[in-house]
Amino acid sequence: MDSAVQIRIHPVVDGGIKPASPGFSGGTLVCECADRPVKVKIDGQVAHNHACGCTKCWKPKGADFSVVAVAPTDKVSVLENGDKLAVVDPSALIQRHACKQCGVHMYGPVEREHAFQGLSFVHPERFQEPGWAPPGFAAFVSSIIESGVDPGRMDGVRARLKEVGLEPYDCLSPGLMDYVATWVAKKSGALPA
Ligand SMILES: N[C@@H](CCC(=O)N[C@@H](CSCO)C(=O)NCC(=O)O)C(=O)O
Ligand SMILES: [Zn+2]
Ligand SMILES: [Zn+2]
Repeated sequence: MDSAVQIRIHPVVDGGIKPASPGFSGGTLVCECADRPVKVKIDGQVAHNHACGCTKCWKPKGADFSVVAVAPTDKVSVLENGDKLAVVDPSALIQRHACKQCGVHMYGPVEREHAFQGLSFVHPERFQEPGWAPPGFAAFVSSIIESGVDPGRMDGVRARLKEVGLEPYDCLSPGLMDYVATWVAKKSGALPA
């Protein structure tokens, strides 16, 4: 491969990761529709933003990864055209509400009992306002193969992720995986509540 041809991750990564603005206090997510776009308000900064290689998260055209973060569900409110939203997979942990017209996932609350209950997954690139927290790691990197990426490209993808400062994991980050495991252990009694 021509060394000048960069491996594409996601537009907000490939174009250079912009730092968060200290004063960012939230904003409005907008779908891709020109007519009656869905608008969702997020109060406050997003957390745990990451590139996700899983097959479930929404990716912009041509991207092998999504960029997805969380916000408390009580800080999420649908402002306009919520009638265009439908849950992609009602059986999934993340109840991804997507626009039926353009397909953009606007918010995905975790409602059932789980370490992430009360959080909603959102795609910050859809904010109309700059300043949201950039991705800090790459999750489910091996899962891009499930979407059809040639396994032979994986060394290059992981090298590119490290090059842009996104440590590649094949699940969530160690901190988040420990958080989930701690929640499970406390629920099972393996750890004191
Ligand atoms: N290999 C599978 C992995 C899917 C998966 O487990 N995705 C994670 C991360 S999504 C945001 O980081 C997850 O939490 N899934 C729960 C859900 O999607 O409801 C695949 O690629 O499909
Ligand atoms: Zn739309
Ligand atoms: Zn995902």
